[in-house]
Amino acid sequence: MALSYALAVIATLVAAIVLWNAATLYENYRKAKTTGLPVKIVYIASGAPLWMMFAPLIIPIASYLPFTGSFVAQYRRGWEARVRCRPHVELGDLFIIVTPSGNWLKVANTDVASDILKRKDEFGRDMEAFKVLDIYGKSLATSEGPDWNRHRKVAAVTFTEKNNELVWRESLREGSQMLEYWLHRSPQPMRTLGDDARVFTLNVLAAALFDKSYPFESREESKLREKSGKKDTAVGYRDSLSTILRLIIPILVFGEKVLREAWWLPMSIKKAGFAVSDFRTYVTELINEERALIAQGKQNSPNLVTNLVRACEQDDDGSMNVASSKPRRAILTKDEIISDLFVFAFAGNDTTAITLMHLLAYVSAHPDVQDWISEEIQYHTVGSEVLSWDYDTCVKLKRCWAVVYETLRLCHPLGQLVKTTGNTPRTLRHGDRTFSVPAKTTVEINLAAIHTHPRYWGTESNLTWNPKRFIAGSSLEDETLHADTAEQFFPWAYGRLVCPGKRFSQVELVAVLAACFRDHTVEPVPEKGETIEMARKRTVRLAEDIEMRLLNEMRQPGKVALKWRRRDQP
Ligand code: HEM
Repeated sequence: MALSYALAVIATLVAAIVLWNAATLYENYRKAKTTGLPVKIVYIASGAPLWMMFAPLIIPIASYLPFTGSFVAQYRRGWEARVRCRPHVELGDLFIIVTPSGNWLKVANTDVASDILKRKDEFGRDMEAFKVLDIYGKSLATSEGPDWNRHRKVAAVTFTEKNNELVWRESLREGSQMLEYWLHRSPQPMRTLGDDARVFTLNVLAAALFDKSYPFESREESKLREKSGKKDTAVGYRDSLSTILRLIIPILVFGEKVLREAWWLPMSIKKAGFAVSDFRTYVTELINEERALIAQGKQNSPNLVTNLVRACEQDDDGSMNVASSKPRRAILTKDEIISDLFVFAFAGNDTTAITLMHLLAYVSAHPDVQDWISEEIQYHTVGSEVLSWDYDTCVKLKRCWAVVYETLRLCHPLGQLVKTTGNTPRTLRHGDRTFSVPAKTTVEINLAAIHTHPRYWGTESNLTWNPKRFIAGSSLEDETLHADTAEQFFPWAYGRLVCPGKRFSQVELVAVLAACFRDHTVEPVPEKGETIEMARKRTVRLAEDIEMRLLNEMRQPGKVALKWRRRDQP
């Protein structure tokens, strides 16, 4: 009796959910049709919380079942990034994805994209989606209007060329140590691309934030060190940051206080709460230290924390506001500074780590490109020690920049620039048509599609990784690099919303390429029965197989197996 009652309740609940979804799907379909744009129905929204939680379980199981190919292709999160321009070639520059939880306008037209980006107040950020970043309160990424202007003004003077110089030095050092690990300490072949890329970017980021150096240590090596009880207090800053970035979802769900106090949570989750307060304590100490130095008219070495504090204390004429008679200018509060520093770390770490994974996988499968960049690096560094290369070398390595651009063209960690119409319908013009986009429509500028669309990139090689397309000229002497921003190519966005860490990430990625490829070369390791050519093709497929977690990333970096050697050794 009790069982049949329970079954009836479950059946009623399921029926209610199905009916509710059918009703909202129909309503959203009706709204989408008013635009006159092509419509594509998707029964589960990629960003629906339940789907985000269960897709990683359901999709792998489904992929082993018969007749599920199109379901898996359509519902694996991040499918838009994986199929790149294809749906737009089929349906047009603009189309609407209709789901039970909302409508998504997909844009793969450069004029419409530019119009949307210019009308920042009409096509704003979806603040609900960014709430996850408010761990320390409002920040650059989660504020709007005058508040956003305040944060942005400070960010503009925080990411200085001096700081990029620090990023260059640190990336060369860290890159050399990572290479040393791959050559001598890692198990062979090396299969830890995903973990190693994240350790690399986290160490560089921590160095840029706090001006502290962290020797490259693989995840395995860190675990062994922790087990042996060798505590290193200097890694506290970096590790608290690492824990927060890894456990961002539990932090969002439970909040810092619950995480720290709940007896019922496992320690592996609870530690996120302690990491949040540790990071706050570290950064507060650094802020206080810097403020004390400013008051004494002294200067610490520049890093993102000191730059931010100074930017807040600086008057418009550039002088430091140290006179006690003047009111303190402090255009950001201490909490806002902490929050911005956290957001820099959040926005800067995985984006760069993911790009590095794709980049190394692609380069490993293209020995011709390795020779091409090695020739350039050797030309500009003529036998000198990697760590002695000055910052001016960075801009000379145009081929390495081209490798970074081409990788982002095909594999972008964001994939889309996401905006919303908010509570008001907005008009858009496409060609000679003007139409109204309903209120509460998510508008996605589809970078993955614009960066590969045959109209902008031709039909021959639009989907082929070829960094040489970004270089003009025929010899090292006269080569020029195309711009990092063009109508059909804007991986760091542009205009008022351009990524403040653009130069930071460019310098970091060029440095690691240069440190690894001047004297060394890498090759995918063939599986049983494979030729080297087959292994290269498989590695490219792995590089291009994207899945969305928080960002779009390589789905199976652990399947990339690489072997490094010195160029002068067989
Ligand atoms: C390959 C690496 C990177 C890529 C492809 C990238 C790309 C982007 C893009 C496209 C945006 C605009 C997003 C939008 O408008 O919706 C953005 C914003 C942002 N990026 Fe980056 N980024 C990278 C690295 C970094 C780094 C290293 C940092 C900092 C250390 C950083 C900090 C930020 C911040 C704080 C924002 C938000 C800016 C604002 O709200 O005004 N990014 N990034």
